[in-house]
Amino acid sequence: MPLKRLSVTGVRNLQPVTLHPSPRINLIHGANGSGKTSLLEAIHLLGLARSFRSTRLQPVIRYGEQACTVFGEIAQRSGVTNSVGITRSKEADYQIRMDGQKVRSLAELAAALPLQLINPDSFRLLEGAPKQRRQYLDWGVFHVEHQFLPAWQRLQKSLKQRNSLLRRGRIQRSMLQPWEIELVAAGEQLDAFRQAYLQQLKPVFEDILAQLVPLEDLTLSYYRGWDREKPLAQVLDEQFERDTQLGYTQAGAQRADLRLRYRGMNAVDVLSRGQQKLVVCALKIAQGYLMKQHGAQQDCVFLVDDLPSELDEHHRRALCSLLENLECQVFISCVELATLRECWKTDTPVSMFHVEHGHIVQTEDVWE
Ligand SMILES: Nc1ncnc2c1ncn2[C@@H]1O[C@H](COP(=O)(O)OP(=O)(O)OP(=O)(O)O)[C@@H](O)[C@H]1O
Repeated sequence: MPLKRLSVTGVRNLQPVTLHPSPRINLIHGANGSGKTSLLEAIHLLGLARSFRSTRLQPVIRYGEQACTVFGEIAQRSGVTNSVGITRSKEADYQIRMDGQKVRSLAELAAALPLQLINPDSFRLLEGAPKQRRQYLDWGVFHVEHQFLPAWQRLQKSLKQRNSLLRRGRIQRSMLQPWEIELVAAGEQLDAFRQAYLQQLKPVFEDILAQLVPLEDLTLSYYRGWDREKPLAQVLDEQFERDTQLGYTQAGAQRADLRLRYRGMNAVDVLSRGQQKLVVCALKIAQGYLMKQHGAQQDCVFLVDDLPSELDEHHRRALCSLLENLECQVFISCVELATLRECWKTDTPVSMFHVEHGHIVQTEDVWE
């Protein structure tokens, strides 16, 4: 049971509130503009110290308030409960505390409350820049491979140094070597982690996708960021002149990508929006299953904003059933509660929260 208790103060239009969510399904319903997404945003803030709607935290703070605070009690799989609080004031950067101690690394926070967001912007995973698919992939690797973070940090550092030397221009090839040794070692390690992860993810993804939508010809493949046939050191050597002209490193693990193709074409060019949404959902749910299989420190919490939109009843039910079978905590927002009616087994604990002008009230079962 991940989020046992959630307190939110000063977030968007929400009135200060404390909730005791269900360990499984939580339905957040209310009219447009009532504050449903803001509640999901508050949970996102707790797990990642940032919003999914705006790059800055300032707009999240309620008009006229000086700060916003989200506090949560998070039950770990081990049975330990962590108290996590995040405050962001208008003047200062955010402050995060876990069990009374200042948290310095966001990785610590992310490990305590792994979040998967499915919202209308999730389509961008297919149509957007490679960075988003790389982030998706690395989210999964981070949660199952403890050596991922140090390797990733090593890559970022060596890449930054190499690029800053490249930008100087007129440099000796030998000046780059110490950083290239690092870049190659970290890049190859990341590549190995990503490949191993993808090998496990693929069958799970295919199985989940088949339960959602019949797209047997959809393929998921991985591009490691440089020529498959050549070692990275050789590619860096060959591309040195061009890298110098461009002022950055073209090849390496920082360019890795996932490719989704349908019948030989880019999936995004041929699939309908509803199908794309289902593919993205399958990708994200597959990561939740994989985390469970790996016995990660914590199960993943799903935040699903406006689930019913663009999905017909059949696909909506299929998606709810997959989320339910995952046995994770899920927060789903919707305008009409009726659209998610009868989607759940009778023994699944479902809690409902009605949001009206920023007031959140837990409602009783309305199914009868
Ligand atoms: N900083 C802020 N302070 C107060 N209110 C805000 C702030 N930022 C946004 N709002 C308002 O908060 C309200 C809630 O927005 P939110 O996106 O959470 O609604 P929603 O219930 O998800 O709506 P929809 O169904 O249309 O997606 C909106 O009316 C918005 O204008």
